[in-house]
Amino acid sequence: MSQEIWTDVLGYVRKNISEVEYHTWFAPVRPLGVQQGSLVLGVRNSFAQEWFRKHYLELLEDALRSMGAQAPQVSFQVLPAVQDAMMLPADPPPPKLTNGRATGRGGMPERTVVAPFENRKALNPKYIFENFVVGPNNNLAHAASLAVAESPGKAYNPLFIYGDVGLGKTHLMHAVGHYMSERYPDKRIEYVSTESFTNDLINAIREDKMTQFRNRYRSVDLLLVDDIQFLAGKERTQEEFFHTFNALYENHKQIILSSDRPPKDIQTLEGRLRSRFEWGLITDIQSPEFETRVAILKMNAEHHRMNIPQDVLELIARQVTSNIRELEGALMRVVAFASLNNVPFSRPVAAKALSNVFAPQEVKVEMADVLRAVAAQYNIPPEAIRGSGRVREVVTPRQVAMFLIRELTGHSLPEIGSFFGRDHSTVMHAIAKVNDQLGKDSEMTEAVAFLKRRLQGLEGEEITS
Ligand SMILES: Nc1ncnc2c1ncn2[C@@H]1O[C@H](COP(=O)(O)OP(=O)(O)OP(=O)(O)O)[C@@H](O)[C@H]1O
Repeated sequence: MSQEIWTDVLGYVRKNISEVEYHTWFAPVRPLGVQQGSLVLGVRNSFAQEWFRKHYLELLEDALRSMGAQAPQVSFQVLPAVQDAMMLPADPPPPKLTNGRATGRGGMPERTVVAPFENRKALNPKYIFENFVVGPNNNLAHAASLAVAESPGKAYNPLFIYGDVGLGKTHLMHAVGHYMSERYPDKRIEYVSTESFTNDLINAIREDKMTQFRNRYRSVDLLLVDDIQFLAGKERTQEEFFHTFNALYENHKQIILSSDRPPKDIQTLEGRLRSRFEWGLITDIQSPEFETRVAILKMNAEHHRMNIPQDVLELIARQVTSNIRELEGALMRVVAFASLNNVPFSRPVAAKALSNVFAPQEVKVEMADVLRAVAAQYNIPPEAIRGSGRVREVVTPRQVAMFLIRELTGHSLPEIGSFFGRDHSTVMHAIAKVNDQLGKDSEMTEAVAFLKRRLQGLEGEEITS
């Protein structure tokens, strides 16, 4: 998680200092985690530590503030010398190619095939079938991709996937690439954006390397071309792509194309190319519906080993309704916000975290929110609070929970009573008891104040813990 926060911080920092400063000081820093709301950064030596404290602390705090941290804190740790060599630069170097395979950061395999051309893009290791949530919006595109991965060049050729921005087209294309390269490690796979294809072509023409260019694109077993709509209006590129297409197609090599619109809607696309794009299967991806969005968020949270309550995921899924990249961004924002402010996940916290980016949502506090927050505060299971136990360790939290529910929700005494399996007079007694203790019992006073802040999404108050 700290890596995601750090990436956002770096994005902010980079806009505010020179490139030289950035590379000298920030590129070698390693995020070590978030401890009690403080972002801990690993630096090379004590000189760097001092330098950061003197010159960049404010900038770092501003960056965290821009991400929603109410009282941003940054601390530094000097990394042991041996770790120096292992420190990852902020910008990863291009993957190294060995025998047509690339090894990415942290030993994660990134598959790229055929050396030694420039401009080669690795497949994203995250974009595999296992990480793709299938819903009614994308099941046809998913099934077609799987069919193509299992029988490349035979099932549907070409496979043409279209849909709006950030809905998973690239993910599916890469998934086919991963699947194929796992099964057939010797197959050559090329993933390229239309823009890179165009640039490669321009360079090849300029440097008189058309033979290499043609060899490169016509010798692959699987060609994945992203954003093919950008062929529009580029006559020379269309001409070259037409021949590439034919060469691959005749040799039963698989072609997958993605676009933001179907072939018939791509203006100024030559008729012969358009008709070829329509030879195989055209499938679309629509915006995901609510359940699919929640499932995607859940998978992402599990991926980062974060336990986020279902109702918080649902709140995020209600905020972002179309672009999945934005949906993932919203989740990361909530996680960063909660960890930087050192508060547990709750709906009000999520609403607050997203309020700068999306239209603020009115979040009604529910009884279950209060119960969960009180349970976390007193470190006992929610069932115990609602149970029949009469020891002080559960009675006090139960009374606090009843008090807060009465204060923060619109529920009546009998409703609160039935939530706890008790009658309204017990609730009344509990509320009177807490009222009596407030101001006298400092531990309870603090707990109630803290819980109120947390449940109301930190509104207008400083985080002190
Ligand atoms: N069904 C899904 N399950 C899980 N993650 C998904 C799904 N669909 C998309 N994503 C994730 O959403 C993000 C955006 O997806 P992707 O880049 O494939 O979109 P795209 O349609 O190619 O967008 P663009 O048009 O901008 O290239 C990625 O992180 C991807 O992993």
